[in-house]
Amino acid sequence: MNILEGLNKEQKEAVMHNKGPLLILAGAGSGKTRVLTHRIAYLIDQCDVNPWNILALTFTNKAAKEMRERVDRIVGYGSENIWVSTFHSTCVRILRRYIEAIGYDRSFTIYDSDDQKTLMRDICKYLNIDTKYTKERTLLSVISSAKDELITPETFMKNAQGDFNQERYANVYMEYQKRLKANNALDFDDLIFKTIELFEKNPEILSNYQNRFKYIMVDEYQDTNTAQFHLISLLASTENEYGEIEHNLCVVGDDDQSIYKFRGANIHNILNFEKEYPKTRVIKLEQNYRSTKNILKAANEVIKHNIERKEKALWTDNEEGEPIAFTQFDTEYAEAEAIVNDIYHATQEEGCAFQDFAILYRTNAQSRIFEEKLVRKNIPYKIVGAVNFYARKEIKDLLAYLKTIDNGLDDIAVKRIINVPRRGIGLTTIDRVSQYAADNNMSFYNALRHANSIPGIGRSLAKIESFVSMIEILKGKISEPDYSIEDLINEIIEATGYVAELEAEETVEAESRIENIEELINKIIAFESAAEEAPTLSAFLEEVALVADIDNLEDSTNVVVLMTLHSAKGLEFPFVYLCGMEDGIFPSYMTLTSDDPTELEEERRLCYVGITRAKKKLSLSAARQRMVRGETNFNKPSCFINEIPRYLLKQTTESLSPKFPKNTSTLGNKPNLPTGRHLAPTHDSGIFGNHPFIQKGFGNRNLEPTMFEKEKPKKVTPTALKGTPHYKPGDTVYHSRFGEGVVLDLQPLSNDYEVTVAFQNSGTKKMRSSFAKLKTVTK
Ligand SMILES: Nc1ncnc2c1ncn2[C@@H]1O[C@H](COP(=O)(O)OP(=O)(O)OP(=O)(O)O)[C@@H](O)[C@H]1O
Ligand SMILES: [Mg+2]
Repeated sequence: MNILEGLNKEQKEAVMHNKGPLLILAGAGSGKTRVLTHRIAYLIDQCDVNPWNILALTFTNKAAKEMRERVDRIVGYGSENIWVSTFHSTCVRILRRYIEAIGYDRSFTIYDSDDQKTLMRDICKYLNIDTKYTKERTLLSVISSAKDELITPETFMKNAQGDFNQERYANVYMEYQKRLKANNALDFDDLIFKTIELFEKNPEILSNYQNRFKYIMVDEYQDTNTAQFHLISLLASTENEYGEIEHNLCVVGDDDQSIYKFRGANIHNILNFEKEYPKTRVIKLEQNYRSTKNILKAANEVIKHNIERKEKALWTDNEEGEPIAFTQFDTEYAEAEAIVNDIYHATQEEGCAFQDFAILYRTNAQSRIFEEKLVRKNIPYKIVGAVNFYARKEIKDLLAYLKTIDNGLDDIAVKRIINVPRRGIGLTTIDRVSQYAADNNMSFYNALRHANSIPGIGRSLAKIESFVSMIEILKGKISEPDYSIEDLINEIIEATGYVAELEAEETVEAESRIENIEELINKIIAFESAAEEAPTLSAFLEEVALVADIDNLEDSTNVVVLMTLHSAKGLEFPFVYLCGMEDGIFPSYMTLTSDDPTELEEERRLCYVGITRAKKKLSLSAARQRMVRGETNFNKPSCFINEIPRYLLKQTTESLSPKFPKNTSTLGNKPNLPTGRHLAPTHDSGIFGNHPFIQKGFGNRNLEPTMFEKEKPKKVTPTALKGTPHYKPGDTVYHSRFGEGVVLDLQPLSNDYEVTVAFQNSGTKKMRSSFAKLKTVTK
């Protein structure tokens, strides 16, 4: 195979560049990854480079695996000697060999986040830090950021002088490192940090690797952090046969796709590469091979709105392609239903493969509805970068509570939550209870109820009794006629402090777990309002089990892929659905209300990543009404939609109102409009904002209403109403998240009130009054 065949002029130049630093800075789909793999082949085949001397670094295991496959395909014999791996696994390999040089044993353990938390809990106890006020996770994230910036505990301490809080963090950091060392353990950040330490303290080991990795290549370079950059620059200083230092370092990236600032990625690594290596050869790739003209134009138009970027001129020779579909659905259920139907139709009737489709969203919690619809249609799917919704820890925990309250017969469920959140019931106690249950032929929960007869339970008895009494109280409540499953889940959350604990962590991961829990509450509300008869907890658990226990062919490759936009980086699919294109979802609510304009720029880069994953067809969608945190939100289409010129967009509409003709688009699909003419920037005046159509489906297929969407007249039983709200239409109220607003309407529900509030800065929202916790504002 001719390695240079099928490459354009610039790509060839990059592939043939075989000495000195090389920066390939190029937009999405321009062949950066392809150049990297071809360059590896070229070095081996044409420049007699030993495969052993090549290191190719990527970010995710999936990317490493894909690159490995591509390299194997073109290199063939000897390719197994090339190191293709992620930063972290590269470091593990190096440390397993040499870590003794910095005083650890080679059999070191790698701590995962649970181990870290356990360790931190002990440290807090030891240092008298009250974890009610300073959470373990907060401390861990301070340490993690310090490590990303290569700040040692000693330097941290020096910098902290005089600042009480910082000094406290420094002490914790010191103690944390001391204990990791004592346990012969490294955390994830240490893998890079300690490799650097190893190299800096042992020049001979470094030089060994410098001579080994004569050629280093880094994909997705825009997302490296300071520590990773330092590691690369240490390695990439090979001495050649004339005693000169060579930096055979080739990095490829796209500043427009930098999306990990929140994890310490340093965009300056790409922007300053030329300063660091003055002899850098810079090659720009401008031809996109991935997408149709329409998709690429949309991507270019959106990213143009960012100020902080290097201007690029990305073009494509590919066909014009279909217009980009934008559909605003009635609800998030209608959105998911239409997308899944679309995929079903295309795979059943048009001969497409499941793997041709990707569904992308902003947050992991959004996968839930898609999973349910896909399971129902028997479409195999896989979630990349996360586990299936019902397999997520927080969801399993809360479902285990529900199961325990429902009947307590599921021992696994009870054992799962007996000490979650921690209530000091240890493994020995659990073993004793299990033994007692076995001896007496009763369930584990029943044994807990008889804990006072179990020998050797000692101090745990009080803890067990308080757990049992909490469960019993909730059991009593759920059997009351007007107590809903929604009430129950909220009470579980309240009584256990489950969400409060996550909230206090203040980490991205905890935030995502909270979103998943909120999504579970949404599911419960949807279930209850769709139920024909009085919805029971058992029926709810039964319905969930149908989706939760599904074996969705994880191993197969021919599956529909679901993932967050972050996980989609570097990948491509013929058909991409970018859903939840709503202000408040994407861009996120936090971004919209942030004072920092760079946050919106980061979200826009994420949008650019999403759009540019599509090869043939991109379908954007939004729901005009979506349940978020148990509240019905009326979201406007995302501001990013407005940044796509309207002539590129098409929407098929099916009017529900007889006043309007069918199949007419309010967006207009007007090819004559001059390029670059945008929709009005403000949503209120924008055409998308308030048009009277409700679109259904990407085509004109009819949708069967599912159990979720069936409208059910709400029973109103005034006696069961929770405390009547202290506000009425016209009052000004305050909401902790949305700020000030005016009450527009107040309607009784079966056991609550629905309040509609027009918020000054967050639009109009319908909420359950018990959930909204509004305060009246006296003017
Ligand atoms: N010269 C070329 N001729 C034909 N196809 C090409 C060429 N260069 C790249 N491609 C194809 O274009 C697609 C995008 O390439 P690649 O994934 O390498 O782009 P990228 O720049 O790494 O994209 P991203 O920024 O999303 O990571 C791939 O399917 C690749 O095979
Ligand atoms: Mg790539």
